[in-house]
Amino acid sequence: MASESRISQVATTIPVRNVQDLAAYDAGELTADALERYIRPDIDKDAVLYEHSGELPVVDLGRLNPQHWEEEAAAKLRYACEEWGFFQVLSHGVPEEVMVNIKRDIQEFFELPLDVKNAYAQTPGDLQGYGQAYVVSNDQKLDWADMFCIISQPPPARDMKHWPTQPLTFRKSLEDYSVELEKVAHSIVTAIGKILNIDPELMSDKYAVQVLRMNYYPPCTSMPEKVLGFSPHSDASFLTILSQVNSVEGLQIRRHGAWVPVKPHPEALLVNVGDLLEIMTNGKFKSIEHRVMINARKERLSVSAFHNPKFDGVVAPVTVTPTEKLLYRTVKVEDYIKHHLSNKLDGKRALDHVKTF
Ligand SMILES: O=C(O)CCC(=O)C(=O)O
Ligand SMILES: [Fe+2]
Repeated sequence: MASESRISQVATTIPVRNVQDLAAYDAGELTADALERYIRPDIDKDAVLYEHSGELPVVDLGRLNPQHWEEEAAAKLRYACEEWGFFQVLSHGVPEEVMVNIKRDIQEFFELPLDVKNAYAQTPGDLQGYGQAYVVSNDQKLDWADMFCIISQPPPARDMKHWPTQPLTFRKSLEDYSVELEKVAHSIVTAIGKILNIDPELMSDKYAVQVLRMNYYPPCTSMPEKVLGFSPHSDASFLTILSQVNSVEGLQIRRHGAWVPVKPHPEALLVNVGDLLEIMTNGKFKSIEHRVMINARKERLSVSAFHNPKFDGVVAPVTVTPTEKLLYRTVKVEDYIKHHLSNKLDGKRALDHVKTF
């Protein structure tokens, strides 16, 4: 594929820079030269189906707890995971205050001077193998985005040593958000286990590690329609919970060969099936490709919470009928994540690699 060779070529030969800085520096006069490496010739290859945005399934988590289980809601969750791989979750139980605080602090963090943010950077691999802490641009270096990651595990393993201390309330808001999202992940994974009749023991270690990635997509004044905030990819995670930090949209998901823009309900969390959950469900639940478009005038901010098994764990496909054919090999989480990071963001290549056919 022409775009593939172009990506590896560009990625290895041009040094990375912080795009927030680039956008601010060149505001109003971003030349074609400055933008060259971000231009995506293939961006318009597939149609964008705005008319389908309203169909993104909505799952009411309040109707999927063991005390209050409604079959209708369970059927909706199953449909969302099988047919869309992406859905919105309402009644998720995260207090409004926790949402307000994390959004405010992420916004303030990205407003800090670049050298202050860089001081929180860690070398690749520090996040127990899960990726870099502060990435000036994402790993493929072609995306119009800056990212900052932290890793969080439930106590006593939680280690906040590398978490930023600016703004002053950031550690607290990150911890509160992390704890709340752990609970949401637990509820969703438990409901999925029940729906698929999978032994809860098998599910329980699949979301032991949480990686929070904060994404900042600066406005692109020149040729925004030719630049991507985030290349098409599926997440290597088990389950991802995504939240828009401000109201600027841009996320699009792959559906029937086209792109469907996501317009989240203001109170909803967005949830997507990750590659490892697709593997575990032997392909029944779909880890869907998605990408982010950027805006000419407004910055977009979002925060992704990747819920993953421990790095030294394995994920094996679970079959529910004796005749069901195994579609995936058992994967070592470490190998899978490393493989995903090395091929990064080029469609579903990592997942294709572990198929049995
Ligand atoms: O910003 C977004 O909406 C998407 C981010 C994303 O796909 C990711 O962090 O994996
Ligand atoms: Fe993603």
